[in-house]
Order: sequence, then structure tokens, then C-alpha cells
Amino acid sequence: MAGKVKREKWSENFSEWYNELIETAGIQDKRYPVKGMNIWLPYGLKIMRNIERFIHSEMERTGHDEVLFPALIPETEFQKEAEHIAGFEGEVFWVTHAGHDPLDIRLILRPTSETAMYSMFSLWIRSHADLPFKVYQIVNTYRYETKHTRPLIRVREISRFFEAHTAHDSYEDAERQIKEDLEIFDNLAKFLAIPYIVSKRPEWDKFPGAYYSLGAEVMMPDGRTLQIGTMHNYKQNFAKAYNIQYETEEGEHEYVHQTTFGMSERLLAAVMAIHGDDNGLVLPPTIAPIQVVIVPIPKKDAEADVFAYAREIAEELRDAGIRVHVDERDIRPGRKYYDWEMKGVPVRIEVGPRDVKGKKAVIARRDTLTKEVVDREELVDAVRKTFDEIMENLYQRASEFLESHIKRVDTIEEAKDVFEDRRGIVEIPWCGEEECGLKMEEELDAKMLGTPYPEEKAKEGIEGKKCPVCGREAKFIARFARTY
Ligand SMILES: Nc1ncnc2c1ncn2[C@@H]1O[C@H](COS(=O)(=O)NC(=O)[C@@H](N)CS)[C@@H](O)[C@H]1O
Ligand SMILES: [Zn+2]
Repeated sequence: MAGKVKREKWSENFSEWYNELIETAGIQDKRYPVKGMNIWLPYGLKIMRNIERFIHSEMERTGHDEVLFPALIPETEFQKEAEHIAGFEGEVFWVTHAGHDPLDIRLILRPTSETAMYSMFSLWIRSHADLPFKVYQIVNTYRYETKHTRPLIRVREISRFFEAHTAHDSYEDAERQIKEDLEIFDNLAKFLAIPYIVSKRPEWDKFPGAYYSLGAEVMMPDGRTLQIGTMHNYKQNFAKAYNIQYETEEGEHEYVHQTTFGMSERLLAAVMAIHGDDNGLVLPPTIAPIQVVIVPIPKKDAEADVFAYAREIAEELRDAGIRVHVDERDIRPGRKYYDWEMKGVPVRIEVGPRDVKGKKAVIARRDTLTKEVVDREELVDAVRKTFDEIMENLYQRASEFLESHIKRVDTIEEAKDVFEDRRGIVEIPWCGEEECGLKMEEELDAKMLGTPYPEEKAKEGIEGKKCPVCGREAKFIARFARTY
């Protein structure tokens, strides 16, 4: 039966929809008395842990070792790489006292861990046999964000900050690592049913200290993009600043080449935003803490024991490795539907006396709000098939939304119309000169995400096109968007 999915509030007033859902779905509590720092509530943390479990498995699969560095970094270590300092010194939190005593060397709370890790890399990495060196951690980091903070999206304590740091014997091997990071990211995006685009950041907006930066962006319901992952190639910039050298097979000493790969709780913000609707969250079964909620529907004077039937079904699903919960609260079924739809539980199973007698069960899908009756003995397979259908549908729906928000134009005027109408991403010819790029950012009041990655994609359809600012031959397609 056709579902009645509504997305008015989701699309017309996304900011309010999002802020309400953070609370009503039990993700985080924003009332912590430090701006930009929020409390993870049990349900939200369970979802984030399911996302991180996948990241840990990908790190295992690709030979990254997990480490755990201190959160405090001495100013002396922080001061070693010029561009990095310039990029972060206005963003770090300082620790200046211990008890009553002022510290002789001030400490910073890590904004990211290059300056914590790299003096140790210098001690740990001695020979080509130590390379490629690949570590990662998922920790809290701190950034004094001055723009509007928003739970999960722009916070001052990034409490689930994923950072992978690698060292290599050559630029080529570092490039191989970036490709592996993109593969890991793609696996994660599929796991979350989330489509995305990758852009190579313009020179003026790369990570401080990087040779180049890649950004993975998703399309949010309000037509703005959210960067949910970054990969950076550092070449030997940090190796020279932190003296990270290795002995080659010929007995020479060379500086290592390095990369980093970063993500955060923004991944959860993206899942909430992209898949949600006016009834609340819609969680992909891959990360839902409760994949199936069973709602017994007792009818007075009907002798069938719907509770026993529900528990028996739960038992069988649990044995099949499915995360299931039976809602035995003494409240109206409709109230239960409302609660579990709000929390985005992908599948609901309803069982009344008739279902017990007929050995049936009703499967209700959260993504389409449709229902179907299945035979009791086919239930486990039907639930598994429904999970696959939900993953496919969520990805399909999100892909259509993203594609419909990317527009190729030739002029600034056309680009302005796109942003007027629905925002989204504009792709426009560009000569590659910084001043033209900055001019377009100003004219469009939008950020240049960069050029499509990989390189060949950045030149698709560029023949004969002119830069709309200077009129010179366009060398790339440039992407612009309003961003979070
Ligand atoms: N204030 C913030 N709140 C939430 N997530 C953030 C915030 N700032 C950055 N992030 C996320 O953290 C990721 C990595 O941050 S970063 O600055 O781009 N890159 C680094 O710090 C590199 N050292 C790689 S770990 C970003 O892609 C973004 O998804
Ligand atoms: Zn130009």
C-alpha cells in the first residue's frame, strides 16, 4: 500500500527540524554549559558506535594500527610547521595553569594531532622497513570555532574525531594511500547509504601544511553541502619540520612523505539529515541500534497471547543476529509507532490475535511507511530482504536528491539563479587563476569546493569554454556551493 512519507518540514525548515530531532530522537543534549560542547545520549552514542565499528574494521582491513595520544600538546611542538601554525593558532584552546601555578610551557588542546604525533614519528620511523607506517585514533579534539556552532556539524569539542596519519617512502606511495583512503570512504558511504562528491580544494583553502587536500561533500536538505571527510597529502612538509627521516636500502637518509584522513561525528549528522523525514530519523539497518521493533497488539477478550508470540519472534530474530526489541509498554500501539518512527527504527513488526491464529506477521517499513503481511515461517528471510530493500531505496532517494542539486552553467548569472532557486552545487568553467576563483566566490557569495577529483573529471566538457571572469581559456570545471 502506498506509503505517506512527508518531508515538508524536513525540506522547508531543515535547521529547526534538525535541532528538534537531536533532542527528541535522543541523540545529544545541548544544555552542557560550554558553548559548542554537547553530551552524547545513549541512543545517539549507540548509533555513532555502530558507525565507528565499521571504521575500525576498515582500518583493520587496510593495516592501520590504532594508537592513543595525549590530548595536550606543548606550545614548542605546536610551533614547528609554519603553515600549520598559521592555520590553527586562532583556533586552539590553551592550558596555561596547573593548580595555582602558571605553566612555564603553555599547552594546547589538540585541534588535530599532527603536532602531537610527529615528534614521536621521528623516534619511531628509522628504516625503509618501517614504511608504510599507518596509525589512526578516534578521539576528542578541540577547535575554537567562531562561526555558528551546531550539534555534530560544527562543534568546539569534536568528540568523535577520526584521524589516520601515515608515512611513506615516496610521493607515489603516499598517493597510493590517498586512493586507499578514498576506497575506505566509499565503503563507509555505501554502509551509510550516502552519495557524495569529491573535490580537490583550491590552493587557498587546503588544510594548513598540506600539499593538496581532497574534500568529500554531501548535499544537505537545505541545498547546502557538508564536508564529511578530508584526505590530505603532506608531501615532506611535516617530515622536514619534525625531522622524520628513514634509512633507504642504499643507506641514504630521506624524509618521509605523509598523508592524513579525517572524519568526525558529522557522519551521523549526514545520515540524520539525508535520510530523515517529517516523522523523524530514518536509520539505515546497518547502523540502527534497534533494527526491528516488535509491537504486540492485544485485543480484550481475544484469547491469543500476542505477547508470547511477539517474544518468540524476537527470540528467532535475535538468534539470526538481528538487533530486536519488543515494546511491551502499556500504551496505545499508535504511541509506540510514533516513538519508534521518531527514532528511525528501520522495521516494525505488528502482531495481533489474528496474526497469531493465522501464523502471520505484519512488516512495516520506516523508509516508505508501507506494510506487508508475511507468513510466520518466512519472517527472518522477509526481514533480511526488507533491510536490503531499505538500503537500496535510501541510497537511490539520496542520489536523486544530490544529482538534482548539481547544475552545470557557463555564466555567473546562471550560477546566481541556481543559488536563488534552490542553492545546491554549481559547476562552472574556470581558468585556474586564484583571483578569478576568489572573484567568483565573492560574486556568488559561495565557497569554491574545488575541482572534481580525479583530475580527468575536472576537465570533462571543458573544451572551448571560457572563464566567466577573465574570458581566458577555461582549464577546469570549478564547483561552488553554500556550505556548513
Ligand atoms: N568543528 C567541527 N565539528 C565537527 N566536525 C568537524 C569540525 N571541523 C572539522 N570537522 C570534521 O573533521 C574532518 C577532519 O578535519 S580537517 O581539518 O578537515 N582535517 C584534519 O584535521 C587533518 N589533520 C586530517 S585528520 C573534516 O573533514 C570534518 O568532517
Ligand atoms: Zn579567469
